Amino acid sequence: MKGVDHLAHERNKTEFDVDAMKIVWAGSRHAFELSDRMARLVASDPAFQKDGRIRLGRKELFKNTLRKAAHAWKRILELHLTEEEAGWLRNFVDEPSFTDLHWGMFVPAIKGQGTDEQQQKWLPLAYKMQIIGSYAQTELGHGSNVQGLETTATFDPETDEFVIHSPTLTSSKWWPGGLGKVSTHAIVYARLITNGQEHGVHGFIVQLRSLDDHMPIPGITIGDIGMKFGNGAYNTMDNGVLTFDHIRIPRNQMLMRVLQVTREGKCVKSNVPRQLIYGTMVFVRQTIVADASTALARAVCIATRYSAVRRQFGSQDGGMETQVIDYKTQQSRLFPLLASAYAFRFVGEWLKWLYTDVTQRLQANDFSILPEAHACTAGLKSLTTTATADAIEECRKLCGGHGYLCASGLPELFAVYVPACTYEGDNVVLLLQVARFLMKTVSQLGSGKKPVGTTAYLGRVQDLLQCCCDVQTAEDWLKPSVVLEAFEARSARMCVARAQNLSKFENPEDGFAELSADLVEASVAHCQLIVVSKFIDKLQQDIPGKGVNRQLQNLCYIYALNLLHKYLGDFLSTGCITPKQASLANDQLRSLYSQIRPNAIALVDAFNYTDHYLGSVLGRYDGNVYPKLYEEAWKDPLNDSVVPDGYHEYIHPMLKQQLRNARL
Ligand SMILES: CCCCCCCC/C=C\CCC/C=C/C(=O)SCCNC(=O)CCNC(=O)[C@H](O)C(C)(C)COP(=O)(O)OP(=O)(O)OC[C@H]1O[C@@H](n2cnc3c(N)ncnc32)[C@H](O)[C@@H]1OP(=O)(O)O
Ligand SMILES: Cc1cc2nc3c(=O)[nH]c(=O)nc-3n(C[C@H](O)[C@H](O)[C@H](O)COP(=O)(O)OP(=O)(O)OC[C@H]3O[C@@H](n4cnc5c(N)ncnc54)[C@H](O)[C@@H]3O)c2cc1C
Repeated sequence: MKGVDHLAHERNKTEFDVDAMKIVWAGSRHAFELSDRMARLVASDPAFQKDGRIRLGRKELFKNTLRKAAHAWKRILELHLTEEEAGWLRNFVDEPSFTDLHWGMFVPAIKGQGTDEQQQKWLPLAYKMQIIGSYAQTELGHGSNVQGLETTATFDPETDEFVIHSPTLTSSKWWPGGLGKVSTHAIVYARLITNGQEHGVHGFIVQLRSLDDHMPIPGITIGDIGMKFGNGAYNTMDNGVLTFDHIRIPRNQMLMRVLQVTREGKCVKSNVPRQLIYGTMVFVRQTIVADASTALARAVCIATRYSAVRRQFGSQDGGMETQVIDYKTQQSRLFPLLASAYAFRFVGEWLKWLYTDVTQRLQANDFSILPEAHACTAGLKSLTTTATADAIEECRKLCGGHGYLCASGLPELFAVYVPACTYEGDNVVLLLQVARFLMKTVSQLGSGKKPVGTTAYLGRVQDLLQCCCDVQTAEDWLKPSVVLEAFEARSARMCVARAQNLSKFENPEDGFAELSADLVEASVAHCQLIVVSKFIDKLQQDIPGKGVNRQLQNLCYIYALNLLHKYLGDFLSTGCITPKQASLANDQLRSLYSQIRPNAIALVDAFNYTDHYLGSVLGRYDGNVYPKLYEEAWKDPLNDSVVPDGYHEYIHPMLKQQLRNARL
């Protein structure tokens, strides 16, 4: 049987309406139609082809990215695409570039932290790409510790300007994307100094390069920080280094929604909390959660299709060997990742809703849910990116040797994805923020303050500390209330135990530092609970399409029960479940794998990825893996000649030498 036939046969086994699932995955019919149209537009345009990208040298690679970004912009204008359509188009071009920072951080920073006048001045320029912006926060010496940044912005009342300066080597801006070679402007984060007094870190709009000849403004030193992990991958991005030598900017280029500096250099606080200065990070972390499901789904799509095509062992009487997807070990590694892709999709959808809600409340001067929005975006960004990076690597292993070939698409996907665990906040640093939020919530329980939102369960802490899981059969694990209670009890018990340990320290900060590894575990438990509960919420919605809800239920329980299995130590040590109940959960998990098996290919088809976007010979829609892999190998430049360059210099003399030695 040819690869082509393998997948056709697989698709015939499907027990649900794939088109309906495509809409669930996309979020709505509108989102599906729009993303589908943009994916096809990009895939059919030769200017966006990705072949051979990993073989390009840095300069060629970078220029190629500039070409694609310019072509994308041209198409956006020609076709009068909406902002939403343009975002999808850039997404399917599938190449990190300066435009990510421009649209993803520079524009949102002005929107979130700029006054109305600042928005009116700068946004039209940015929307027309008459200026290109970056987000310059991190420095050589400090990234996580934002309040430790060293760049200064000193107000000069004589000229009504700020003087932006890099006082030390470690104050050099380091990492901002798009900065190295492209951006004309940046939001630069610096310590505000007026009348000799410091007022914390704030954002400033600074022009970096001439809009005529692209040369740096005198006093600015700027360049690329060098090659990063992997071929191709994130090297399409010009992450930059930037220093200022007393650069002057007008006073009205400080983003002043949180704090205004008057003509006299007086600081006037608005009613907006200081934390709004960190608002752009909250926005981007929320988009990163949605992106995690996309990246994870790509890897899972490749590994699932290839697992159905690939056969090893089990052949009897010269018959066909077993499809590797039928091995229980393969299923127990692959299907939880498939379930995670769906889980992250739905939690990402919910987080987007939460972010929109927070934004509306902020506009109405209601800042009450900002701490929760921060904790949720930080925690879920950390949880989903860590899981996705690990999952891409697991998918590579699931594809055996061929997964290691660049033609599988997985090495590049891993290299491009893995920095998500670091950018927008190192994942451990972010979990520590969640821990602070959780410990604060627990400490306020006694005062009668009722926790709301994602921590509402902590309001039932007394019940959760005592509850006993009443699972008696494997089927009992298919009750949403049972699963939810087990996850709530585990998280509540971990939080309370950490809070009790913290209270033994005289100085809470010392305690927090000493117990930080334990605290991070409590944050993970809390974030996993959020993902499970949002998946369960999704199942309660009226989801049309034959068999769709059933598949989603199976995926939801796979996600939850696999976590229960993986973190069994937590569940057992906190007494949430018994070893017998854990064993029943495992029995149920195996049964769920069998139920998902015939639908696996259709569940990844529902992601609706084009072959162009997947960029993988192993993950091709038609399953025609071997002939294409063979074809691909011959495209390698090493195969341009039969006898390699270097033969005459290095191989031939060696062989001759051996011959001479042999004769002696
Ligand atoms: C349309 C297209 C879309 C495309 C989207 C593309 C996206 C692009 C994707 C990828 C490109 C990669 C680009 C990468 C960019 C970057 O990496 S930018 C740099 C990001 N840097 C960080 O994330 C730094 C991490 N550090 C921090 O966030 C903070 O410094 C800190 C760790 C939170 C510590 O802050 P601080 O020193 O102030 O410490 P605390 O005392 O702990 O906090 C004080 C109080 O503030 C609250 N807080 C902290 N952060 C926030 C926040 N973000 N929002 C709201 N509130 C916050 C904290 O809870 C404390 O509150 P409390 O006093 O009540 O306890
Ligand atoms: C590809 C990429 C793109 C980026 N793009 C941008 C950009 O566009 N703009 C921008 O401004 N920045 C950007 N960054 C920088 C990024 O935001 C920072 O690297 C990130 O916030 C982590 O900070 P750091 O490098 O200072 O790590 P560090 O804080 O130095 O982390 C090093 C180690 O120390 C640990 N650690 C640090 N603090 C603590 C603590 N309090 N408790 C326990 N452990 C701790 C961390 O967990 C980590 O293991 C980018 C980075 C990358 C990799």
